[in-house]
Amino acid sequence: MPPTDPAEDASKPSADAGGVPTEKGKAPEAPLPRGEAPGIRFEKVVKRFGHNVVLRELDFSVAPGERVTLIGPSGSGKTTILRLLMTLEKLDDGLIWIGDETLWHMERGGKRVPAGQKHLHEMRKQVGMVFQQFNLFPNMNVLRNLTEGPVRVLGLSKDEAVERARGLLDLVGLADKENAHPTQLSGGQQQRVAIARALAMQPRVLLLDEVTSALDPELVVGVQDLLRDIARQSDLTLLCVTHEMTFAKDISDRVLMFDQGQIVEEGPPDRIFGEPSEQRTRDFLQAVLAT
Ligand SMILES: Nc1ncnc2c1ncn2[C@@H]1O[C@H](COP(=O)(O)OP(=O)(O)OP(=O)(O)O)[C@@H](O)[C@H]1O
Repeated sequence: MPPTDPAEDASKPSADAGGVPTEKGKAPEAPLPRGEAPGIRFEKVVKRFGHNVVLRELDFSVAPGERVTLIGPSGSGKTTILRLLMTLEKLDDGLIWIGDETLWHMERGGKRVPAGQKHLHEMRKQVGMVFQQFNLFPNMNVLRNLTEGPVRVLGLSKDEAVERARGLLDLVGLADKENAHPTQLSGGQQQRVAIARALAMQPRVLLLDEVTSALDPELVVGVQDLLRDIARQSDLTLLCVTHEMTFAKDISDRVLMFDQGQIVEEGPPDRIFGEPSEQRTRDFLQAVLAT
């Protein structure tokens, strides 16, 4: 049985999330990533797995700093959208824009050609993702889980990475767990570490893939509250996939109802959940509420 911790209920980021004064009087780097966030645009994106066409010339966009949630039936391709943005899957056709650059393609001699590793790497640095199954490095302690990426990928010094990691562990209510290994933590604590790890890379786009689906019910609200507060306090562009409609309502500026590879309808959460105009949305919401 994983240990329980008061931090499970301490869902709010600490009051000094914006920066605690150091001994030298210098405010450390604010834990939440700051700076201009790019928008996202899918332009006629096609993704197939064999004969299974998962995305069919999909068009949609997320404005800079906007918080958008994708809802829709299981197997409709929501996770695939996030995985394409994370470069974990390759697209078959179309373009994916992050800001004013295409993710999977680059300009060469006035032509658009498939992206090389360097371009993918640079684009990928802007995007962070929190997964359903946490995906922490099991053989590293919590602090190292947070410092590994910033040191290896971003080139931070160890001291800088540790300072950033500690600020983020404080933010997610796990300041006292930096030496613990993931297996010594509850699911809720592991997901908090995963959130902090994603933020440690200072992404400008944050992807959330059913982040509370693997948690025991009593841990869900704490993690959702934490994410809602992070979303409100940061200026990240957020794309979230969830089956939790209350969370979707809470965290989003806009909700996209997605089915069979296409957007069925979209709008502010109050309208999509209160007065959906499409029958497929009504059926989906009814089915979700019945479970
Ligand atoms: N690596 C893969 N190889 C083959 N098929 C895949 C792969 N990944 C996803 N698929 C298929 O693509 C479709 C879309 O899957 P995806 O996980 O994106 O759906 P989803 O809407 O996120 O579903 P859920 O809500 O259940 O997570 C499904 O039919 C799935 O079986």
